[in-house]
Parts: sequence; C-alpha cells; structure tokens
Amino acid sequence: MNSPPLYQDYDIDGGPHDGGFNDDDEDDYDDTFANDYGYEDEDEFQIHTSSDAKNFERKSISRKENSINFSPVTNIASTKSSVRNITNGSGSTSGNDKPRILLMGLRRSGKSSIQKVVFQKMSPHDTLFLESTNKIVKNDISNNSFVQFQIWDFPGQIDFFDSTFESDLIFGGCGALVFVIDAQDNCVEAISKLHQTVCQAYKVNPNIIFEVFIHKMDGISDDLKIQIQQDIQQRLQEELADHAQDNQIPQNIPIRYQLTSIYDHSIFEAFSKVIQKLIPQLPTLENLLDMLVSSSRLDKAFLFDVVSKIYIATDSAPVDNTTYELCSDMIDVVIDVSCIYGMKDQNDSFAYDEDSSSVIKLNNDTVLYLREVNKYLALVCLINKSNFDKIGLINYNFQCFKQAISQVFEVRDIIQAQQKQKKLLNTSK
Ligand SMILES: Nc1nc2c(ncn2[C@@H]2O[C@H](COP(=O)(O)OP(=O)(O)OP(=O)(O)O)[C@@H](O)[C@H]2O)c(=O)[nH]1
Repeated sequence: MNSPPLYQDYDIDGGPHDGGFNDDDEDDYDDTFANDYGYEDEDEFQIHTSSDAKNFERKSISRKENSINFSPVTNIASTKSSVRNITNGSGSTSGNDKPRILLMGLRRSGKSSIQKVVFQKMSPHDTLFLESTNKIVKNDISNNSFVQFQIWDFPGQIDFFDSTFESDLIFGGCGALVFVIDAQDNCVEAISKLHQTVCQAYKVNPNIIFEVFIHKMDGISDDLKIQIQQDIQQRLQEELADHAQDNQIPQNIPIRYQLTSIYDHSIFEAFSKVIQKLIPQLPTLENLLDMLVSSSRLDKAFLFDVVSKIYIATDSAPVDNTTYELCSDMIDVVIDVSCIYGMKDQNDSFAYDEDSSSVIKLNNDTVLYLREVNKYLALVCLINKSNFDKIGLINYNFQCFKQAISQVFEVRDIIQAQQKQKKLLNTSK
C-alpha cells in the first residue's frame, strides 16, 4: 500500500514548528513540489481519478526517498492517548452500543421525511407521498466508524401514559432526542407535547441531548423565521419554568433550536450538529482540523461523511451557511462526475475511492479542494487562491492529517475489540 510517510521519522529543518509546514519554512521546496504534482497549470475544475492520484502517490514516495525533512503536523502518540481518554470517558457511545437518536413530534411534522432525505437519499418531493408512521421505525445508520447510530422514528401521537410505552427502555439508552415542530402549523399543541416529552425523557435520562428542529422553514421570510423561533423558545421556557417544581426537573435544561427544511441544506447542517455531539472523538478531530487549517493556510475545512453529506467535524472557525453549502455541493459534483468518468470497471459499486480528489476554482479568488480521507470520509476545504499556490505544502500536510485520522480509527477499533472481549469473558463466567 502506498501510505504517506510517517512524519515522526523526519527531522525538522531549522528547529521545531507548531505543527505542519508554515509558509516561511517551505518557500524553497514549494515550487518544486507544486511542479512535481503538476498542479500549477490546472484548469478551472479538476477531478482527479485513479491515474492522477497514483502519480501523486508515486511522487510523494519519491520525495520521501529524496529524504526531505518535514515537520510533523501532529503527534500521533498524543493523539492516541487523547482518543483513549475521550473514548473511555464517553459511556454508552463507545463499544457496540450504538448511540440512539429519537425523532419525535406531532403527526405530519416531517419526522420520516427528515430521516429519509438525510439518510436514505430520498428526493424531498417524494416525501409528499409518505404514509403516516404508526409504530416505532428503527433504522441502523452505519456509514462509517465515527458515524454509527440508530434512529428511532416515532409515530406522531405517542401517549406517554399508555402502559405499553416503556419510558425507561426508550429514553434510557438514548443519546439525543430530536423534536420536530412544523413551523407552518399552529405550534401551541406542539410546544405542549415538547414540554411533556422533555420532562418525561429528562426524568428517565438527564444526559439526553435535546434538539428542537423548527421545521418546514422553506418559503418563510427571514424576519418571520426569527420571530417563530423566539416565540417557540419563549413559550417552552415558560412552560418548563411553570412546571419545573411539580415535575422535579430543573428549569434550565439545555435545549438547542435549529431552523430546518428538507428542501435545502439546513436539515443536513442541523443533523451534522446532532451527530457531532454523539462522536466521542470530536475534540481530537477538531484539533487535527485546526492544525491542518493553520499550517496549510486554509480558510475552512470540513470532514464530511460522503454518503450522508453530514459533516462530522470542522475547524474552530465559525461555520457560515454559504461555505457549508458550497462544500457540501462539491461532494455531489465529485460523485456525479466520478460516476460518469471515474469508474475503474463496471463492477464498481461506488465511484468514490482512495484516488478521489477535486479542485474547483471559483470566480471570487477562492478554491474548493476535496481529498479522500478514507472510504467514507472526505476532507473539503476552502482556500484563498493565493494560498493554493502552495499546493505541495497543503498536500503534504493533508497526508499527515490522513495518517492521523487512521490512527484515531485504529485506537477506536482496539478499544472496541477489548470491550467485546471483556463482554465475552463476563458472559462466559
Ligand atoms: N414544506 C415542507 N414540507 C415538508 C418538509 N418536511 C416534510 N414535509 C412534508 O410534510 C408531510 C409530512 O411528512 P412526514 O415525514 O410523513 O411526517 P411525520 O412527522 O413522519 O408524520 P407521522 O408519520 O404521521 O408522524 C409530507 O407531505 C412532507 O412532504 C419541509 O421541510 N418543508
């Protein structure tokens, strides 16, 4: 396998850096590097398929043989130990117990549509024909090693006081509860149900992450959107405050509100934020992205799950919707073009592989750059055109980043295997 060079092996020319190459250090080699990779003459839009990437890797290895001295982007040993700490401390989210996300809300609020559009790639328009859900529908989402969870889609009308409703079982092992409110409908009933749901769930499991999707926001003006959100937020806070003592729950349960619609990117962004809270390795991933961004002079970097287009981590700079949409759309473009031109043979089921990469130059001096991280994940970055000239630097740092991500996976696999063994031992006793 043509793996990137292990960066611990390299000495640092001229003393240690704070992670990866910095601009000042790489002037000399940069031009050579860029020439080597043949990037300086790229067209406005490039999709690199198998042969291009093979060239890239071959050259990368030959650079190693020429013993160029690189600085490490990150310290693998510290990554490993921090992941171990995080994973050990994460309770139910590690091991084989997949975190559970509950989708609740009134009838026709849009729960099944959200689930089908985000995770089953249903076209938003086809949701018009969805039938009402009349029992709990459980879906296993196993897109990649980080994003593994279950979604339970509940029927609209649940009666918490029904003897068949097993609160302990349902809320007990739940990671996040997403309550969907139809913003185009009268929200009073929905708020009352939300209040009831929060109280019931909190009593069973105070660790649940509560998320409210104020949904069907398409076609609503920006001013009205803010007004609707404030209204819902205020009413729920009032209800919680009024009944906190009776229900024996705190008034200030943290609840996040997100405005969503299946007709734009908002639903993917909202779900990304829910999933991120359930990924124990998130701080490590964010650190790695921060290091990559600062050492390669990127404007923004997202680590996307390619299948769902959920971003599982991003660097610490704030996310703005346009950037997220651009990066998310780029995945579609790459997959679509790869499906047409990038399949190695007819038996290939998925056009995305280790050779997938793409450069799209926009007319505002910004470059979108996509690289495959592993078979499920893609790094999509936004870079100023002037900094993209240093493509050699970016590519080298990317290889280090990729290596670090695979180390994170390794640690997780080891821990999972250990937990499995422990469970087996316990059951055989
Ligand atoms: N305008 C708009 N309509 C939506 C959106 N999301 C869902 N819908 C529509 O809302 C209707 C109800 O959607 P469902 O997903 O079946 O709702 P549900 O909450 O699962 O309904 P139950 O199964 O009865 O609980 C469908 O006609 C969808 O097309 C949205 O973001 N905007």
